[in-house]
Amino acid sequence: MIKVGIVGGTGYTGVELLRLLANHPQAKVEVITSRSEEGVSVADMYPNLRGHHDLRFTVPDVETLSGCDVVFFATPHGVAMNMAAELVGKGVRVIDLGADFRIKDLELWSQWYAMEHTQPEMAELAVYGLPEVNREQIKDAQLIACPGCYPTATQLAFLPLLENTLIDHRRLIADCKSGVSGAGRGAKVGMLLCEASESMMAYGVHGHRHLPEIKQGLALAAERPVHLTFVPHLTPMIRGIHSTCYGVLKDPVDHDLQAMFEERYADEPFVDVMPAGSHPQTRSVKGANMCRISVHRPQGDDTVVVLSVIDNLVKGAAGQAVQNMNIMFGFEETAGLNIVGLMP
Ligand SMILES: NC(=O)C1=CN([C@@H]2O[C@H](COP(=O)(O)OP(=O)(O)OC[C@H]3O[C@@H](n4cnc5c(N)ncnc54)[C@H](OP(=O)(O)O)[C@@H]3O)[C@@H](O)[C@H]2O)C=CC1
Ligand SMILES: CC(=O)N[C@@H](CCC(=O)OP(=O)(O)O)C(=O)O
Repeated sequence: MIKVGIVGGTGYTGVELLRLLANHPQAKVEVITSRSEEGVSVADMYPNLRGHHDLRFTVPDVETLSGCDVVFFATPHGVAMNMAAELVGKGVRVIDLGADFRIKDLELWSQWYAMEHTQPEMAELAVYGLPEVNREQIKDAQLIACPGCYPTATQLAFLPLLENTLIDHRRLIADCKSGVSGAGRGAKVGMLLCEASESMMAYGVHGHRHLPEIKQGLALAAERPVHLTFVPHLTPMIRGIHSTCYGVLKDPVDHDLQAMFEERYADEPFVDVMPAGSHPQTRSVKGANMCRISVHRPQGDDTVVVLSVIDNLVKGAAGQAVQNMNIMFGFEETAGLNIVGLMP
């Protein structure tokens, strides 16, 4: 049984880690931190965890956390950056759910995150934790940068098309919708029920911090820089990302896109390529570590449309983080993650 620490245990991804790890056969949460809830019992704050975790929040402290085998950071960007080096130096493996180590070009990172990156060596060491691309490097990684939620859904949609150089890398569009929990537990007034329900809006049209992350991943798949228009939207649901991705075929002959997607993800436990003509629903992945994808070529035209859905808190955050932990420690990749989505 490995010992797990979680920094940022009161937030949405922190509590989701607790939910998933409650059923993990080889991992036990030993340390959970919160600066604002020090001393409070986890089960008192989150009654869904009663009977599953006998833990109290403590303040984050490297000394205490260094008794763990692995530490998850479920914290805003800038937090993991300041503690990861010390922990890794003490032999603790670190999985950051935030964005501190996702982008390799640190000048670009600083532009988008409006702060200086203080740990270039750690950024260099970090492995981008998208198992469908980096499984081999994840096995030996000391530090994992878990992908963002929009980047997970969008990269998984575009990868087969770009890896096979089927679409024009200069004309990619990702039209994405997120549930409100994507903004975290400390969300501002725009996320209140009265503000966010019965309405939908785009945001970040001129630039969202996930744009450089998605472009970095797609450029590696295409083996050249890509041009992407990425427009996120806020939708009145609690969980879920729906990413509608458009690519233009270079050569509009008859391609068996369905077979290509099925083959690309045949061995992936957490990507489900749906039958031709399907329209995946976000609720089919609610609570599950799953990305459901369908590929379309409307009217036989030269535009390919890929629909990709995930739960932002699971395959988009905590589930993917546990999947990474499983790969790092040589556990079954599906351990603790065999969860069927909630319907309705
Ligand atoms: N919500 C989502 O769908 C997704 C989120 N992520 C990323 O995961 C991370 C966590 O997100 P989420 O759970 O939504 O965030 P929340 O705002 O819900 O929670 C943040 C947590 O971090 C703790 N925290 C805040 N500041 C610090 C600090 N300086 N030092 C230590 N702990 C701190 C908070 O507790 P306290 O203040 O009491 O210490 C709280 O427990 C973020 O980087 C987010 O961008 C990634 C993918 C999806
Ligand atoms: C709805 C909403 O506000 N979503 C968040 C992104 C989700 C997220 O948590 O960002 P990371 O994956 O980078 O951590 C946003 O647009 O900023």
